[in-house]
Amino acid sequence: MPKKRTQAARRHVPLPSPARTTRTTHIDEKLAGLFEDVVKRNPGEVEFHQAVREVLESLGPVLVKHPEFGTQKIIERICEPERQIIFRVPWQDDQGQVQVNRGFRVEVNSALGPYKGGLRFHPSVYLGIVKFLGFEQLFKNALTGMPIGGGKGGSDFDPKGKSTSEIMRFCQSFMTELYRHLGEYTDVPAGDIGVGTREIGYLFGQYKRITNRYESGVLTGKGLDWGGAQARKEATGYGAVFFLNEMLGVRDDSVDGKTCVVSGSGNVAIYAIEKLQQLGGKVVACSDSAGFIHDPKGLDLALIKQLKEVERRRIADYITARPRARYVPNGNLWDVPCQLALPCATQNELNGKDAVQLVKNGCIAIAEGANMPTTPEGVRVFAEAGVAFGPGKAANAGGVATSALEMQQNASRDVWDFAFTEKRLAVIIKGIHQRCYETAEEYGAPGNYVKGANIASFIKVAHAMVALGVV
Ligand SMILES: NC(=O)C1=CN([C@@H]2O[C@H](COP(=O)(O)OP(=O)(O)OC[C@H]3O[C@@H](n4cnc5c(N)ncnc54)[C@H](O)[C@@H]3O)[C@@H](O)[C@H]2O)C=CC1
Ligand SMILES: O=C(O)CCC(=O)C(=O)O
Repeated sequence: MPKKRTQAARRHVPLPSPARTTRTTHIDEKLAGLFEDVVKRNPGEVEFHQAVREVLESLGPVLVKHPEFGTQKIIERICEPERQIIFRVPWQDDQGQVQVNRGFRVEVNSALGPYKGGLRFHPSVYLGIVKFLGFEQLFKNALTGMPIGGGKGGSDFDPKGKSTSEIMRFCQSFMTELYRHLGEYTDVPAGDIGVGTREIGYLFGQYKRITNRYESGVLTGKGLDWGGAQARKEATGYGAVFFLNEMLGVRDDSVDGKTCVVSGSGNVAIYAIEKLQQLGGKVVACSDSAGFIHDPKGLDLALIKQLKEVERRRIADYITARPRARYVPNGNLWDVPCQLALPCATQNELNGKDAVQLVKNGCIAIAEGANMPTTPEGVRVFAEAGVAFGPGKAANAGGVATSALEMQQNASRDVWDFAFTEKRLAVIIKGIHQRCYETAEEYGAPGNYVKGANIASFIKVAHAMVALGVV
């Protein structure tokens, strides 16, 4: 008897079309049922549902070609993380008050290598966010071609307004529990929102202290003086722009001379802006969670770096030094006209309405520096308008790929220079673009990088899982 569908499953998974064969109809129904089970088993985790649905929607033709993935229950296994760790993080604030946060690490899949993925410190963090990020990470990591599995972690701790000593005490407490699950061959975290080199330093220091091991490869995103890799800080933003330029290259176009808008003003955004400027783009707007700045003559990146990386201030302060610019509190950045747009802040920050506005304003390409920043409606609008669209799991894979290069240097006790590492990054991104592009063609969706990325990465993980047996 067919199972009763939940509302979410009925709303999101397309019903089989009458033109399809009996076999493909059967597969569509199977995928809809699998999605329904994910929703039931993970109630309320809407970001996780969204990420799963997007991948499942691409997989029909893969199951037709590879029935063994069905019999081996690859999708069911991938949708159930190998391990989900939730723990208490108690710490003392500067007033001596005891505070309690919640820590997470979701180890999604280790078929391709040790779990690999960042830690996010943000008050919005809960299990559903960590699971969506870990799920995306698995496929992203597979696309890089490097031997890394997928995982993600974090805490609902809010670093905003905390002193450096409070940040240190929090990181030490977080690692005091997490360390037992980590190791260079087991699970290797890195940074994400709210976690940069400073936090990785405190986490690494505590890991070293507890284990009495200088195990450089247990964390990436380290400082250059203590095992970090050149170009890791720049890699996610630079990589997103390399991917964008590859997509434009297919259309005999490039970044040069284009007006660009980048959301966020954190690690990914800053280095996306830097590479866009190096390639001749004019970046006129960026943002933080409080509002956006618009500087039609082009953003002053040195000023943004000083405000954000050194002084840790709000983007609003930009206009004090640059009165020619305007600051719009709580404004919609995507209303600013541009040809290239890079969402580099957070999930679901660009919706269907924003996408319509961007298309109307002449936007021709999007590269997602953030993870899942565009809603499904937004993705659909861009696809229908023929906008080149680079999904996060492909376009922002440069960060984790360079983390794998950092692990490689740590393992061989080697240190590479910036130019060499950046060249490696550019080659890796070119490969990812080609893999997505060719896979989309092969599976009948030319130019659709969403399908190309989902299918190519899923097949890689699935082959490894079949080879490793039912584990
Ligand atoms: N750091 C990395 O290497 C990688 C990061 N990512 C993704 O890139 C995005 C940005 O991460 P990072 O730059 O590392 O973090 P970050 O902490 O350095 O910067 C985050 C930026 O996003 C803004 N932001 C956060 N929440 C917001 C909200 N609700 N509305 C508007 N703006 C908001 C912040 O103000 C800040 O400018 C995230 O989606 C992350 O998962 C993806 C791949 C690698
Ligand atoms: O560098 C890493 O290990 C992970 C980076 C990350 O969290 C991401 O790609 O979203």
